[in-house]
Amino acid sequence: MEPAIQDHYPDDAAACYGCGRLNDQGLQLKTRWVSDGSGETATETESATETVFTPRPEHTAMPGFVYGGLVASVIDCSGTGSASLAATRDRGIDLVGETGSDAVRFVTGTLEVRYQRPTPMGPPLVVRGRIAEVKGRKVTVELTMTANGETVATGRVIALEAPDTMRAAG
Ligand SMILES: CCCCCCCCCCCCCCCC(=O)SCCNC(=O)CCNC(=O)[C@H](O)C(C)(C)COP(=O)(O)OP(=O)(O)OC[C@H]1O[C@@H](n2cnc3c(N)ncnc32)[C@H](O)[C@@H]1OP(=O)(O)O
Repeated sequence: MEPAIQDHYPDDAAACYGCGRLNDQGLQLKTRWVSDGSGETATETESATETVFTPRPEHTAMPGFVYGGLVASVIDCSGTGSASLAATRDRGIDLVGETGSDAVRFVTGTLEVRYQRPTPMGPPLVVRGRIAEVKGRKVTVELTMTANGETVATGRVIALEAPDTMRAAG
């Protein structure tokens, strides 16, 4: 399995509620490449990222359905994680081992979410990310969330490389 980018964020950039590995109360989302573009079928030749999260009872909107803010959070950090994967790869940085501090860290500039149908509580939510554009310090990611194989939400994240000013605020 490919390494999760969040396991390679520097310690001082790993406290995020959504994806920080050092946030015990957070979601601890993990995002990784699921195809390196070297496959032979149509789906294998396009690099994609994947983030999987199973909501807990406290993430309920109404009985049986997931809270939309949680859906947005999962798409958000799937987007920044995907941007980080793309920039890290583009700069020729190999993620070595299970953990490290070699990832380029991104924050959310813009988050768009379209809720396509109610998200059922129970099954894992699977988010696939596609890198739409890399432009300097800005990466645009398009994302699709499925549950039980059905699309429940789509989104777009414009991620910007984390400014050093956020380090001071942390
Ligand atoms: C190893 C290092 C550690 C460092 C240590 C840091 C700690 C890192 C903790 C991380 C934690 C993460 C957490 C995860 C996800 C959150 O939750 S992040 C929290 C929510 N997001 C924020 O608070 C971000 C607040 N906004 C900002 O800080 C700044 O506006 C930004 C986003 C960094 C951009 O500022 P900037 O770098 O000065 O951007 P700027 O040079 O003006 O523009 C560059 C390009 O981006 C575009 N752009 C600028 N802002 C936006 C925007 N909001 N939307 C879309 N496009 C934009 C511009 O149009 C421009 O595009 P082009 O003309 O090149 O095509």
